[in-house]
Amino acid sequence: MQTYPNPLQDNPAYSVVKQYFVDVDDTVAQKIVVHKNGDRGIHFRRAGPRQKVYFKSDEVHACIVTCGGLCPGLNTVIREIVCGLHYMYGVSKIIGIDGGYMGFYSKNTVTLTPKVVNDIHKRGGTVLGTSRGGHDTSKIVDSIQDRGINQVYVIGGDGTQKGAAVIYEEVRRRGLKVSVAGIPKTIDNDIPVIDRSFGFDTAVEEAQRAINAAHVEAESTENGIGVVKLMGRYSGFIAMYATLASRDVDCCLIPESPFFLEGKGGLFQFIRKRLKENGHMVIVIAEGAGQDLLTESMQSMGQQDASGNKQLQDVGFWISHRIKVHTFAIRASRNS
Ligand SMILES: Nc1ncnc2c1ncn2[C@@H]1O[C@H](COP(=O)(O)OP(=O)(O)O)[C@@H](O)[C@H]1O
Ligand SMILES: O=P(O)(O)OC[C@H]1O[C@](O)(COP(=O)(O)O)[C@@H](O)[C@@H]1O
Repeated sequence: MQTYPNPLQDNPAYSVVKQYFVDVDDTVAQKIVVHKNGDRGIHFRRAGPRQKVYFKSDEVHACIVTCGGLCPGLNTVIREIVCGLHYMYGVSKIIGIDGGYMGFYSKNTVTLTPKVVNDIHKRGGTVLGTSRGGHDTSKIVDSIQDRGINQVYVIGGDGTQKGAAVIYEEVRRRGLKVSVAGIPKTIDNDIPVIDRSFGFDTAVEEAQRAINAAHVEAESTENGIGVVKLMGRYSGFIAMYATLASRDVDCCLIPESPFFLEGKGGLFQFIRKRLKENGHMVIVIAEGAGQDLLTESMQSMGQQDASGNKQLQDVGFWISHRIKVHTFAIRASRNS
């Protein structure tokens, strides 16, 4: 494939720092610790600018799409792609796809320039809109082909990245010169190979406000219990980091660590102990924790969202109800 010198080589801000460019053979190991006689494990290609690029600046027609769930920082990422392409790589044709994957074939596009995206990082959500479902590979690639797009920047979670992989396969099957770049988005920070996913810190910071409020309420009442449900379908990082940062949380329940309610070592026993010691308590629960404990009648068996993700029951409502029933029963038995 034909290559061209990276335009950054002529940019004094980058060219003076010789190590700025990434060697094409550089890799990043998935596992830091390996055994002397073990295999080297999986290695990923190292990200970063290369000495050579595959597109001439004036030949690039880029598009950006955001799909799936929201996450703080989406607009910042859109802004960085637009400004990076424009100022660093001299690209002038960049469009935004409106409303996720289905926007490729059912909606209009928006022209993106540094001026258009100048202030978007100060806003929440995604200026491009997002959606679940609607991944029609052949319609999407038809649209890419018809519009003459040759760089596709896809920002989204695991579902979105599966969609991007399918687009790439179809592009390849049709023999098109189109790059598909997946930018991982997860508010949960559950991608082991990266240090921190964008939006995670903001989520942890925002969670503090809910925890503080719950703590104030709990402290104001005799035997007050504050329950805070936080995001985290399959991962408890937000709940755990928010708990560690807060210092007001007595108990943190996460999907990775099963728990039970009744009996020795159960949650109710711990609640009784903390109330006796301290007169109030705060419980943080990630939305995916304890799903196995919810009764059959509460299970939304087989219910899925438009992308096929399983819909969870409201564990916050359930646990509050169970705690109320339990504490009511204790009070009733004391009074009888
Ligand atoms: N296996 C898949 N193949 C193709 N497209 C998919 C797949 N899974 C999800 N998608 C598409 O990716 C988009 C986002 O997926 P979703 O699961 O809703 O969010 P997230 O990317 O945040 O996990 C949706 O438009 C959905 O149709
Ligand atoms: O209410 P929704 O839209 O289904 O999304 C909520 C859930 O999405 C998740 O954040 C996962 O989404 P991402 O990893 O794609 O950001 C869960 O952990 C969270 O609880």
